[in-house]
Amino acid sequence: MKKPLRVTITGAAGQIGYALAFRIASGDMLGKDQPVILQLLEIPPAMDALKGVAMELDDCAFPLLQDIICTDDPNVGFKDSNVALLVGARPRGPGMERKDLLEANGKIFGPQGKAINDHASRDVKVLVVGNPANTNALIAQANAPDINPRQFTAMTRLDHNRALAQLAGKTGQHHTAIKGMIIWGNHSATQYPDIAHCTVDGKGAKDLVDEGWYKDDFIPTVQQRGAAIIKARGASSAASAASAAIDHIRDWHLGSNGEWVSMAVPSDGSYDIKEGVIYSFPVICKDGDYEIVQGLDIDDFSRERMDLTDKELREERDGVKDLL
Ligand SMILES: NC(=O)C1=CN([C@@H]2O[C@H](COP(=O)(O)OP(=O)(O)OC[C@H]3O[C@@H](n4cnc5c(N)ncnc54)[C@H](O)[C@@H]3O)[C@@H](O)[C@H]2O)C=CC1
Ligand SMILES: O=C([O-])CC(=O)C(=O)O
Repeated sequence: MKKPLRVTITGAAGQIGYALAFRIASGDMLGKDQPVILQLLEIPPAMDALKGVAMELDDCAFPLLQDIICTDDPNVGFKDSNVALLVGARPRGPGMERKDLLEANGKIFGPQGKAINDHASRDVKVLVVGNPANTNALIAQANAPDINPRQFTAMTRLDHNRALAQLAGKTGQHHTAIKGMIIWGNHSATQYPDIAHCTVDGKGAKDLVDEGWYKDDFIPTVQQRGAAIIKARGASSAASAASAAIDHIRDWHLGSNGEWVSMAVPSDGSYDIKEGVIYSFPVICKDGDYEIVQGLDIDDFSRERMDLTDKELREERDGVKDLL
């Protein structure tokens, strides 16, 4: 049997945490042959609810689940962690933008970054889900100087999957027929869902849809999908967010089989996005690592949108200077 991997979930008693823990324990994220230990981190007022989650996990009798650790101490929660899912944070309500959460949530990610630095496995893969995800990831990264900065990522896979669903619906094809989808930039309303390099069943996506639909329907629908879910459900996306987090880590850990997926990762100058922000790029995952897809042609329409979302990320960064 493989050695168990330790997976930390923060905010594990919250709605995304509740949707995540069971799927991870059943092997959906790290593989059906990979034992796991769940390290569930919450804040003191949620510890009773967390106990209930652990009781239900016990009651599932998952063959791969080796142990469950429930704690409100980040130093315990991140101890030897191989995968850290930073979900615990306040969600937005109607009428809010995700960056409105920066003040309330930003303070969570500095101490958690430090606890990761001090206690996690040196190869820990960190995914920040709590909003505003990209800038929270930057805060965690800045507080973990001993961990390779590339190991801090934020989630735009939900946006990527939403974009696949919209294009599949429009073209009448299954979403598995779509290749080369890209989300650029911030997990916010400035994100740029780009179909310029996309194919649907081998045909160029741009030739299959009219430009008006692409610019006036597709792009805003994907950008505003989180708000639309909040309006419909009265609460933000949870099961779909958990599913996207599982996709993100599964591909990073096990590989994306040559497919492009979107991950918000530290910018390295690719596509003229200067270092210093956590920006969503198309990546290919292989051997437990990711590489930004290089050499794509960027037209003026794309350039403008890629720069706009970059500008927003740098403004968010300036707003949290004291936490970096
Ligand atoms: N990146 C993305 O695509 C998405 C991000 N989100 C974000 O994920 C976050 C969580 O959403 P939900 O699960 O719906 O919220 P929720 O309110 O149901 O759960 C959040 C949980 O985090 C816990 N928590 C708060 N501070 C904590 C801390 N310092 N340490 C550990 N746990 C802590 C709370 O006690 C609560 O149980 C929100 O910020 C939301 O906006 C949601 C959907 C998609
Ligand atoms: O919209 C929100 O606040 C939650 C979220 O990030 C999403 O669903 O994309």
